[in-house]
Order: sequence, then C-alpha cells, then structure tokens
Amino acid sequence: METFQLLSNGGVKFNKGKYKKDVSLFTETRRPPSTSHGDLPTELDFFKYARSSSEKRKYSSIPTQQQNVEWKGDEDEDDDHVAEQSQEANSLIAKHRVTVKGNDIPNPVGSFEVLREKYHISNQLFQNLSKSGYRHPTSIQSHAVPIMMNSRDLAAISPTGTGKTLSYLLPILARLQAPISSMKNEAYLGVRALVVVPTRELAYQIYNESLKLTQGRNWRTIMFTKATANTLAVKEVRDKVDVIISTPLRLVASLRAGIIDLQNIRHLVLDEADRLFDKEFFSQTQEIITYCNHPGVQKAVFSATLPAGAEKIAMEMLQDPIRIVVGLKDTPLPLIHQSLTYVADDQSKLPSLLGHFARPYNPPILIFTSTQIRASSLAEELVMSGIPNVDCLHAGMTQKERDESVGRMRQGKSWIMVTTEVMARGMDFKGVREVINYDFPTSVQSYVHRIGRTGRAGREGKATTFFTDEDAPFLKSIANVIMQSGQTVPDWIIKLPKPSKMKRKAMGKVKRPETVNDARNIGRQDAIRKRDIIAASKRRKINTISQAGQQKSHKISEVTSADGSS
Ligand SMILES: Nc1ncnc2c1ncn2[C@@H]1O[C@H](COP(=O)(O)OP(=O)(O)OP(=O)(O)O)[C@@H](O)[C@H]1O
Repeated sequence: METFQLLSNGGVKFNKGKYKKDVSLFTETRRPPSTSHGDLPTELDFFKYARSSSEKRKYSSIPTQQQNVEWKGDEDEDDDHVAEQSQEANSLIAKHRVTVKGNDIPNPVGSFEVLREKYHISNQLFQNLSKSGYRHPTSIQSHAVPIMMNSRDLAAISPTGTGKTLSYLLPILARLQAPISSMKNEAYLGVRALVVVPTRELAYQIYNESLKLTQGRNWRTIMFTKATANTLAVKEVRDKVDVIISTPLRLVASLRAGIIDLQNIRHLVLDEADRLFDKEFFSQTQEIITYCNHPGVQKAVFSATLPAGAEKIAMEMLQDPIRIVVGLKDTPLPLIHQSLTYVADDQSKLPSLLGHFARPYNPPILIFTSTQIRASSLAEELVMSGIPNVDCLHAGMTQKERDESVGRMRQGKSWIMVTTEVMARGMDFKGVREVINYDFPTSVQSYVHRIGRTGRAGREGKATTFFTDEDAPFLKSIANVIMQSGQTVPDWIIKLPKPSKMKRKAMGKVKRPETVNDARNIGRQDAIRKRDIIAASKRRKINTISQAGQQKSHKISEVTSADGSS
C-alpha cells in the first residue's frame, strides 16, 4: 500500500472528484504523447524552461490559468530584436505564475543563448553551464539573471528547489567578468562578491556549485571557515579572492577582528534572507551589510519564503528594488504531495513511524525532529529496530561528523536521515523522495522549507506531517498552506478557528519529552532508582557496621580507661 495512504489515515486526502478539473490537467490524456514531464499545469511548472526546446513546444498546447502578472517591461526599446524579445518576455511571464514589481524591469529571457548574446557572457561560463547539465533557465533564472545583469537590487521569492542558487551565481560571475588574478586594475583588488547563508552545510553546497561554474579559469571562490579566515588575514592573499561564501557568525568575528574587509564588495547576496533577518542572525546580518560600503554595491535577497516583516527589512536595505515572486508566496510546489497524520500524543509517533517502515518505502527519506537530543534518540530507536542505513545530522555534532553525514547522504549511503531545522533550508539532495515531520514544524516557513527538501528540480516528492493533540491549535496554518498548493484537507481542519498571532508564534514550541521513547526512559529511571536503592542500602550497612565498630571501641576504651591502661 502506498505510504501516502498509510500515513494519511485521518489526515489529508486529495479529493479527485471535487478537483476534477485540476486533475484533468495531470491525466495521461492531456499529456503530450511522448512527454515524460507533462503532468503539471504550465504556469506551475517552474522547470519547464530547464528542459529541451522540443519538449517546450509540446507544452504550449496545455492551457494556462491563474495568470497573476504585473509587467513593466523595457517599453522604450524599439528595434525588431527587442520587439521579439518583449513578445517572448510577455509570453514567458504569462506562462508562469510570476509577479514582478518595480521600476524599469529588464526583460526576462527564455534561453541561456539569449542571455549570452545580450549580456556577453563568456564562453567558459556558458560551457560550464552546459557541462553542469543546465540547458535552459528555470522561471526564477529567466527573470532574476537579467535583473542582476542590469545592476539592479532584487528581492526574489521562488519555491524550494527551483534553481535560485544559479539565479545569483551566474550573474555575479558574469558581471565580475574575469578572475581578479588576471586583472591589472588596482581598483578591483579585494573580494568583490559575497554570499551569506545561515548554515555551513549550505555555504559548502553553494561553494561547490560555484566551483562547477568557474571550472577552467583561475577564479578564487572561498568558503569562509576558521581555516580560510586565518589565510585571508594576509592582505596579498585576500586581494586575490573573487567570491566569498559565508555564514554570518564566522564573517562578523573576522570583520570585528579586522582580519577581513568588505569595502570592495560589488555584489552582496543574502540567501535564505528571511532566516538571516530573524532574531538569531539579525544584528550580524546588519553588521555585514554596513561593512559592504562600496558605493556601487548591488544587493539581492533570495528565499522560498519572505514573511511580511522580513520583506519590509529587505526592501529597506535594497535600493530601487525589483521584487519577483514565482508561484505563490510561502507556498510549496504542487509536485510535493502533502499529508497530515494524527498521532494523538508524542508516544504514539514512534510506533506510527515504525509501522511506516514495516511496509515498502522509498528512500532516501528525511525526518525532522525539534531538538538535537530527539534527533539522536530517534535515530537510535530506528537503528535498534533494525531499520537499515539510518543516519543523523544536527548542530550538536562535530563539524567532521556533520560533513561525513552530509557526504553519506550525497553518496546515497544514507537511506533515512534524522535531522533538525539545520537541514531545513537550502540543502539540495536531489533524490529525496519523502520528508516526514516527526515533530510539528515551528512556523509556516519552517514547514515550507522542510518539505521543500523533496520535490526538487522538477521531481515529485511526498511530505507527511505528524500532529498530536497539542499541535492541533496550529494545524489550520499548515492546512492553509496545503490548500494553497492545490491539495485538500479534511473539512474538520478547515473549520478549525484561525490561530491568533500569539498562538502562531507558539507553533512548534510544544513541550516534548527529551527523548522519543519514554518507555526507555522509564526503564532507565527504574534502573537508576534500583541502583540508588542498592547504593543507599550499602551505605546504611556500612554506617551500621562502622557505628557498631565505634560503639564496640567506645566500650573497650571505657573498659581500658577503667583499668587505667592506654
Ligand atoms: N537551469 C537548470 N536546469 C536544470 N537543473 C537546474 C537548473 N537550475 C538549477 N537546477 C538544479 O535544481 C536543483 C535545485 O536548485 P537550488 O538548490 O538552486 O534550488 P533553490 O531554489 O535554491 O532551493 P531552496 O529554496 O531549497 O534553497 C539543483 O539540483 C540544481 O542543480
């Protein structure tokens, strides 16, 4: 039986009757005969342009709906080529659900070839795109790359797994033109581009992506770590670096220590921007922005989610920005089949999960828990239950352990990865088939990012969220997200009252047992109690013996003193 059905007992079911019209868009009869990807409405298929041009033509017969477009193109350009270009631009926008706002918005492009011609992208970079398997831009790339090539500040919101990384790496490298090592001009000395992300794992992933794009030339991209920070303390070394990818904490420490400067940064990207603007990182992010004080610095923020508060902060830091939203804001891709599973209480989760693994399942699977201890404890339980290839990753592990864990996942050695919020954002393990929220997510954004680890690069995925009685007050918020992405939830969930702002803030902060299997704790507690009882009884015995000894010697001394001897 399908895992989806198993886990959605009492949870979400896709009502095919009610959504007959939408379902018809996904059925074989509507699909062009030889297309393997024809199962999405065009405006929701953000990878459409990342496929071959022949397939592209086949798609054009599929009707589009829900166009939500604000288009302010380069209206004053008038040559034939541009007219054609604008037509293509308009059709690109119309085919995808894209909202673009701002002044003088550059036209989007439908192919990397057009990008190369229009913006003189180097042959090397172009070849590296193709070597990496990138033949056609995704929706966000079609729109964001021209905007960034035109030196404009940008706020880009596009669903998880739709290629945001390339949307900024490509224009950054194209605009830097050549590695600093091959430039004569002193004015260019010093790091010229900076990408800031919330986790080290993500920084490393982006670093690897940039290595793919910079192959064949002497570009120096640095992943900022303790070791590289020390090397960069030497000015001559620092002057030869083109791009830095870093987490905020490490960078701020070096900035404060005066061992790095960002005065020459021309391109600053905040990826997972809403996370960088939240409490934990906000002051460090602001400090970094302040240090990037080159008058011509271009700033861009990217994320799959940008709640109103974070968006306000972003818009204030950007100059005359353009804002793009691909799809619906804060909404997962319809490629991810979502379900909610009622599990009553925390103790019922483990049996439910083990029941899931007792039937055929599709690895790799990512399981999210709320704390590091619970992640370790769940991984331990799964191993002890005989589930093969279980792995664990959380921020409490050493960096070496974390790196090895990510490595095993990339090599396909891990089938089930138990983790925490640290893996929720940006991590791109292409083949993840399923995400299980063992512990309820802490916010709508956390939900969107967690489940976005599956259904990437145009693939389908499955996401299951366990909820207990204690999570019920927050269910409505997640149900809304599920409905927004075109799937259904049971009526009783829809009828739940909308949680207040205060309540939403408390989401996911439910007090949970420290470990996932209380039974084991009870065992442990009993053992500890038994050990304490035995120890106490031993102490009592020893005390009694020593007291008896003392009394005996007291009597003897009384006797001896009565005798007058010592
Ligand atoms: N033009 C393209 N053609 C084919 N594949 C692409 C293209 N652009 C990106 N990809 C692939 O899509 C996957 C997702 O890309 P990426 O990690 O940049 O997504 P994202 O939008 O940043 O996701 P998230 O919001 O989770 O960070 C990657 O495996 C990447 O290699």
